[in-house]
Amino acid sequence: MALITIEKVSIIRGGKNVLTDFSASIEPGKITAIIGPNGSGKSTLLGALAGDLPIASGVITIAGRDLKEISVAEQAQLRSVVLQNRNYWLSYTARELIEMGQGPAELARVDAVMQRLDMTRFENQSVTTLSGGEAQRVEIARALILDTPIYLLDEPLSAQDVQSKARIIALLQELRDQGRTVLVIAHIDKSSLSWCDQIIDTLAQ
Ligand SMILES: Nc1ncnc2c1ncn2[C@@H]1O[C@H](COP(=O)(O)OP(=O)(O)OP(=O)(O)O)[C@@H](O)[C@H]1O
Repeated sequence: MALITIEKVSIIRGGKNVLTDFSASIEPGKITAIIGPNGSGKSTLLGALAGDLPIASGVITIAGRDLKEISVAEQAQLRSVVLQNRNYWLSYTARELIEMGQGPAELARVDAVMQRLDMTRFENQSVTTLSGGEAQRVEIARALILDTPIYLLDEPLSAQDVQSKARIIALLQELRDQGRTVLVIAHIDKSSLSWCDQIIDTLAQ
């Protein structure tokens, strides 16, 4: 049975129909990629799945429950989200930002996740001075220290070099192998998504 269902969902942004009657099912315990060209509504859909953007019509369900009925606190227990936006303006270090607001269980995972993402070199550097790829890894680490059944990531490989891509893919596959559901947005071609189990094309309907 699908863990996440998107049923005839339409989303309007800035007065424009961004998604119209879009439907898809996301299987549990798999890595699913949502693909499509620029502007086809991938990030918008992720925002809706994360409960951050309202839908104009249709229904999104998670584990059989209408997303609209799931409280913000419950959603935080259900999913971790990596967005593309990384406009840091406060001069925290990478480690400080990753650890911010976290409890003992999450803090206990920080060292391992930072090591796996090859972040120790810049852990004490201000996030305002990080490169695009380093800052993206900070956001990925912030999500991966959380223990949730679902991970939603908006183009997590977009700023990464070949080695970092492989590291992130390995971590996402481990989450999948532990039974977590991973959803990534990509606008690369299907041939480079062999590490994903399911591909949903926003243009295919
Ligand atoms: N805040 C906003 N207000 C109005 N329109 C928006 C807003 N954000 C996005 N849009 C529009 O919604 C459409 C879908 O944008 P979205 O970012 O979801 O596409 P995408 O498929 O993720 O694109 P990309 O591959 O370029 O990241 C675009 O036409 C965009 O101009």
